Amino acid sequence: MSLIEIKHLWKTYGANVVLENLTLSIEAGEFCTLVGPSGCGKSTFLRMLLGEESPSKGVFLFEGKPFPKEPSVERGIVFQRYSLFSHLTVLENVMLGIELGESRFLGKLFGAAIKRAKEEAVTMLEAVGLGDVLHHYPSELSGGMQQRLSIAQSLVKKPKLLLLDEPFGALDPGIRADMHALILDLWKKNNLTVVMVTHDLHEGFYLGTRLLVFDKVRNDPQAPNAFGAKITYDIPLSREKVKDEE
Ligand SMILES: Nc1ncnc2c1ncn2[C@@H]1O[C@H](COP(=O)(O)OP(=O)(O)OP(=O)(O)O)[C@@H](O)[C@H]1O
Repeated sequence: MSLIEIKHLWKTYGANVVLENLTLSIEAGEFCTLVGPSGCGKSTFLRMLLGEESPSKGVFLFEGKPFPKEPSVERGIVFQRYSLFSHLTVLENVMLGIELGESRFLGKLFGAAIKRAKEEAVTMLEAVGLGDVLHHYPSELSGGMQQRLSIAQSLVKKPKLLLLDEPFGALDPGIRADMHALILDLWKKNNLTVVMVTHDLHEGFYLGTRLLVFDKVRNDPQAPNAFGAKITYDIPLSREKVKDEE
């Protein structure tokens, strides 16, 4: 069984057709990179995988069952802009992720659960290279460090599926290379399935085990919203080969 099974999926907003008749399956452990022109529906697709949006039509299955209609701990997301709490320390930001995941109603953990959450948060922060700044605030961190923190916040909930929406788009090229190494390492060590939107084709080829290209194949100048994007290329990649080239 595929982790994700999509058949004849459509997404429309009123008369605006965003995605048109997508059919694909994604196996556990894949690292899918997704590229396409601005406005073709890449973020909308990720938001559907997260559970923030539902498809207008079509089959949309996660582990063989209809996609949960709300975000859940099985699916984590990292955006280009950091979603951090400025009044909480690095450690507290990650612990809050655990608290909200485990204690949905109270949003608070007690006693032994706090101790365990703290240990898990520290381990995750060490894994992303932030073990030395546990008690710093986000404003004291560089952009790359803030993005490492966002990744830690998502991964500490142990999602099966990690969604990345241009996570490295705002970072300097040198920092991006470090982040590429980090995300590949985390992907392997945590047995993650990753779907990542990027505007950087080189990044898409370098990181992915599979590159998906979204594009509109039909265009009516009189009705620009009448047709949606489809998957125009679905390219299997050989990571080892691309890695050698970098
Ligand atoms: N909540 C919404 N309500 C109405 N229209 C929406 C909504 N969300 C997205 N859209 C429309 O869906 C289309 C696709 O938007 P989306 O952000 O998914 O594109 P994208 O490929 O991620 O673009 P970019 O690369 O610029 O980030 C756009 O026409 C947008 O206006």
